[in-house]
Amino acid sequence: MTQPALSIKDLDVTLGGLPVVRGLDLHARAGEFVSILGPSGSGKSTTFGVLTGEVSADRGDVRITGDALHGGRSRVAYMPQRDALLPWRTVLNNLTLGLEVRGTKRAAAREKVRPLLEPFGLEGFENRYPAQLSGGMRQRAALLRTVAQEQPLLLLDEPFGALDALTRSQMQGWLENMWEKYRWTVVLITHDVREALFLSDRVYVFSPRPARVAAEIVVDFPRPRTQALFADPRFAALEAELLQQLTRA
Ligand SMILES: Nc1ncnc2c1ncn2[C@@H]1O[C@H](COP(=O)(O)OP(=O)(O)OP(=O)(O)O)[C@@H](O)[C@H]1O
Repeated sequence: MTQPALSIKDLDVTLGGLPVVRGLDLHARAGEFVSILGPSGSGKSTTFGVLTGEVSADRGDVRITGDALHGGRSRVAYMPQRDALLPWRTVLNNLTLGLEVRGTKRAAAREKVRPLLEPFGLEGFENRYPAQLSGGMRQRAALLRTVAQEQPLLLLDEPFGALDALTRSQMQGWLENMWEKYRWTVVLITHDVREALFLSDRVYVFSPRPARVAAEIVVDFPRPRTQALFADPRFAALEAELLQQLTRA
């Protein structure tokens, strides 16, 4: 049987004496799009911190494609909530950064990211600086840098949280298309119930701190998904159910 891309079992994390995660179990299968919804401060980013190695767990079994997380090179590619691009580096030099940090020479890293410029809508913008890009383009650049690392697991922490409503909705449609094309294994943190339902195969609802899974919802709308899905009564029903789970949590 194939190993899940991510498996977390019975995870506990304490920060500054505060129980932040308790008995958390979750998984993502290879090629699956999974979202985490939860109240603010519930421990979502802390859970990502364990996966990136920034946060130490008290206990728990965490595996990426079957291998325990310990030391060595990280096997997750992480897109943080904010400040993802370095303002003093050109777009191209930002895009190669993730690979460079992992030890790839800049020239080789450039060869890796170039084919992604067109699908990510960044062709012709390589020599600009982040401040010269629109908000949506900056987020696409941050995502390109993340996926270019070709790791078995992509962690996206509220990638569209700071965007205006129209750009956000365009980016959700674009990401759905890109996921269809590349089938990355994604775990997405979001506060947006509709975003989670539109993009995901499954949604986990976290309890308030300390985080554990309060509900798990399978989202089996056919793909490709378009904005028309928002008008589907089954979408509205699932949205209502998720909101109820969140309120109950
Ligand atoms: N280093 C720390 N020491 C003590 N407490 C911390 C530390 N880091 C985070 N916390 C607390 O842990 C809790 C969980 O934080 P976390 O950032 O994981 O929540 P979150 O669910 O990602 O929140 P948000 O949705 O607002 O981003 C918060 O209450 C936070 O104050």
